[in-house]
Amino acid sequence: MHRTRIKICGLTREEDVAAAVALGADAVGFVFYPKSPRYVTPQRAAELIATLPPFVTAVGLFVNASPDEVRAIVDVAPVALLQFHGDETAGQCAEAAAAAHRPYLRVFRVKGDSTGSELLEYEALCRASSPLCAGVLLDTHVDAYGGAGKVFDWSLIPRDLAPRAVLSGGLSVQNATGAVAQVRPWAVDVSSGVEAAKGIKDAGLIAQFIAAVRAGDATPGNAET
Ligand SMILES: O=C(O)c1ccccc1NCC(=O)[C@H](O)[C@H](O)COP(=O)(O)O
Repeated sequence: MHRTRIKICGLTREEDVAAAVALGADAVGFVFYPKSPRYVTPQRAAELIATLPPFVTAVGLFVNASPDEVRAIVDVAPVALLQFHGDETAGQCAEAAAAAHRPYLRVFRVKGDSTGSELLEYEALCRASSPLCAGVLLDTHVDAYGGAGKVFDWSLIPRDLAPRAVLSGGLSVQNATGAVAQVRPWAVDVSSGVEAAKGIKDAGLIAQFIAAVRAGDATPGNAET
């Protein structure tokens, strides 16, 4: 049975990192976009990353950062995976990832008129652009670039993309079971849905969210992948 991987994003405190790890998160995200209320400096992220045990992936989030900026941040905060959340082209993502010597996720911010074929083309271009491309994260298009707690129409996600994709955007304790059962993504990503306030995570909500994802994994139709 496929176990949906889980990323908890926008962490700023040791206690929240510890709770996410203890509750079984597979990855934790640190936002290097200064306009975000969840922004952490590279030095602060390094402190938080130092608390991680093996096999929990630290993800660094960037919005329209240059290759030199990404490299400089990763030199201080040793994230294992990059996530490009801005208006970066496929080539710019590839260049920044090469500068930092890290794999990356390219984010497709889904609009109301987005189509399944666009998602497939976007992923194909990312993978064609670099061997460092680890795939796409599907989020809802918002002016703030991310972290808005808004869902998009999951029905547009092509069935042959879902098993490689990270589903994000407005996931919560209330909708995670249904999202996993409907989409069967490789992984899910959440920020707002497990917060007491922006950047302040709620361990109880993290526990409930992970349980809801596991309930989705247990629903009929989750074949061995
Ligand atoms: O979290 C932010 O504040 C943020 C700001 C700017 C760009 C990306 C940001 N977060 C990226 C993430 O991966 C979030 O987890 C994702 O957008 C989902 O957020 P939410 O809908 O709040 O669960």
